[in-house]
This record gives sequence, structure tokens and C-alpha cells, in this order.
Amino acid sequence: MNQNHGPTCNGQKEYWSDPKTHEKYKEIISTTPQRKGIWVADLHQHEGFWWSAYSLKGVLWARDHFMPQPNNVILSSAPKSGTTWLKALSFAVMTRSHFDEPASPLLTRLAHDCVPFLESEVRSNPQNLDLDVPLLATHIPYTSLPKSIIDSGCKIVYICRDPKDVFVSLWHFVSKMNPKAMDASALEDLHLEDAFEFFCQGYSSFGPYWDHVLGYWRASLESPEKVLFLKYEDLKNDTISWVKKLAQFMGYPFSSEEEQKGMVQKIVNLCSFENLSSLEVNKSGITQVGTNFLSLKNSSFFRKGEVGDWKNHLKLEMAMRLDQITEQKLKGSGLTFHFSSNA
Ligand SMILES: Nc1ncnc2c1ncn2[C@@H]1O[C@H](COP(=O)(O)OS(=O)(=O)O)[C@@H](OP(=O)(O)O)[C@H]1O
Repeated sequence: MNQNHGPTCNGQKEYWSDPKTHEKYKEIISTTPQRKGIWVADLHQHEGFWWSAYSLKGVLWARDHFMPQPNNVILSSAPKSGTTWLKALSFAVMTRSHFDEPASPLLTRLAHDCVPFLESEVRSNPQNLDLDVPLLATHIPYTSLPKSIIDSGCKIVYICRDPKDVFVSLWHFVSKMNPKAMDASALEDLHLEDAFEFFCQGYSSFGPYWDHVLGYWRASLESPEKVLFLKYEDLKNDTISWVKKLAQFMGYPFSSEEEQKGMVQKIVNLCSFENLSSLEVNKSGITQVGTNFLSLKNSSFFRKGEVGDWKNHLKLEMAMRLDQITEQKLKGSGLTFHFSSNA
């Protein structure tokens, strides 16, 4: 296994086993405003965003120690915006020359086990891959990213999604994560209305959602060569074109020969919701993923994978309220979501 993402992994390991560093961050975190939100534990406010204690520790560590390699591509997103899909697509694009034969690791590993989060606990290398894939992921908002990333030449790909679908996806996910509610039948443990209120007020992990999106949106306008801004809905609507743009941006463009041979379509098919969610590893596997210590069912990352599922969960007035917040927050930014609440 040679997955060398630079000092991240080694440094991270030291951090997690060094009690002094651990104490230092614990102390900082203890001074932050704290409150309840959409999560199994309390959220902490730091630099205008809400974090779980675990992810805040991760970002503090990353800010002090993380040094990207110049060829790193950072995949960024707020939770439930399309992270798993973006990881799979980017990984498949970058490794396509290695994994035409034998089959792609994505067939036997969760996408999160192929692309680690830069701020999360370093896990043992489950990939067992024989190549160096310079991909890292993060949920860290743009303005809180380690300076080393901003100053580096490495590229960032950001994916966002209609906040209504993000909320619905998050509600399902968090409800299943509740230790008392490890199966979908216990959704009542987190009332939709309570979770909705938290989300609207920005009290969700890495929230407020809109501020997360706006940070990367502005960065993509300022430095389009460094930040590629994607929308889940666009990717759904025309996956082929966006995967080509993604590949071009990351520095792995498809040759015309590859295009003629159907390589883009092959990657799109490999990473489709239908394909990934039907794989044994994603149906029955368990992983420790993201910015927390919880063991999660791989299947929890694959629910419906649709645009507009909010219609099955949100009352019209809830949808309208979210749309109003979105409109208000994004006003003047040039960013819009073309998904009206009564569509
Ligand atoms: N391959 C693929 N294609 C399309 N959509 C997909 C795919 N994989 C996961 N999903 C859907 O993405 C939602 C999960 O979001 P994230 O991957 O960002 O979650 S996480 O932040 O990594 O926890 C979640 O959305 P919902 O179905 O609406 O809940 C997943 O079903």
C-alpha cells in the first residue's frame, strides 16, 4: 500500500496519540460557545460555523500541521451535498488507467475508504492500493481551511446541493446515527420539525449551510483555476459533461481516444447511485468515516440519490421557508438554486 498524501497521515497519527496536543485542543474547544443542534452531541461555535467537538479538533490540528502536496486535489462539501459521489467520481477519474483491469477498488470499498478526510482520524489503510492517489476530502468551510491549502497550488473541487434536499438527507442520516436509533424505524427520536428549525438557524455540523456554500462560491469566482464549483443537481442532470469538466480541472483530461472508447460513460456507470448502492460492500459493510468516531453502516451513505426528495418529507411552508432563507442569504452573490418550493 502506498497511499502517500504527504505529512497529513503521519502528522495526524502523532496528533491522535499525543496527549499534550489533544489537551491543548480540548482546552480551546471548552472555551467555545456550545449548543444543541442536528447531531448526536453538542455543537461548538468557531469562526462563524458550528462543529462537533471531534471535527473542531480535527480542523485545529489541520490548521497547525497539515501540509498539502502540490498535486493534491481537495474535495470539499458540506455534509449530505454529494460527498460520496464526488469522491467516487474523482477517484475513478484519477485511477482509470490502473483499474480498467483489474476491477476498480470502488467495487469492493466504500468511496470514503478510497478518499480520506484530511481533518479526520487517520484510519488503518483499508484500501490496500498499490498506487498513490493525491485526493483528500474535507467538510471544513473555505474560510477555516488550513492556510497551507489556500497558499498552496493544490486545487479544490466543491459540491453543493439544494438546501431542501440537504436537510432531508441530513435528517435521515443523523436519525440513523443516533446510538438509540440504529435503524430507520426509530426516526421519531429526532423530530423532523426540531431538526428543521436547527437547520434553518444554522445549527448543523459545519453550518450554517448557506455560509459554507458561499465561502466556496466566492473563492471559485476569485480563483476559478483553483476552485471548481459544482452543483449536485447539475451533476445529476448531465453527468457526462460535468465529469469531463471535473477531469479537465483536476489535470486528468480524457483523450479523444478515451472518449471514443466510452471511458467517461464507464466511469459514470461505475459511480452511479444504482451501481454503488447495489454493491455488497455498500449494502452490508461497516466503516468508521468522516469526522467522527462512530461506526456507520456503509448503506447509510446511499439512501435515494434523487433530486427533489424533499417533496416527500417537507410541508410546503417548510420548503418555502428554506427557499426564502436561501434567496436572502445568496442575494447579490450571483449564485442561485433554480428549485422552487412548489416545483
Ligand atoms: N453515487 C451517487 N449518486 C448520487 N447520489 C448519491 C450517490 N451516492 C450517495 N448519494 C447521495 O448523496 C447523499 C449523501 O451525501 P454525502 O455523500 O455528501 O454524505 S456525507 O457527507 O459523505 O455523509 C445521499 O442523498 P439522499 O439519498 O438524498 O439522502 C445519498 O443517497
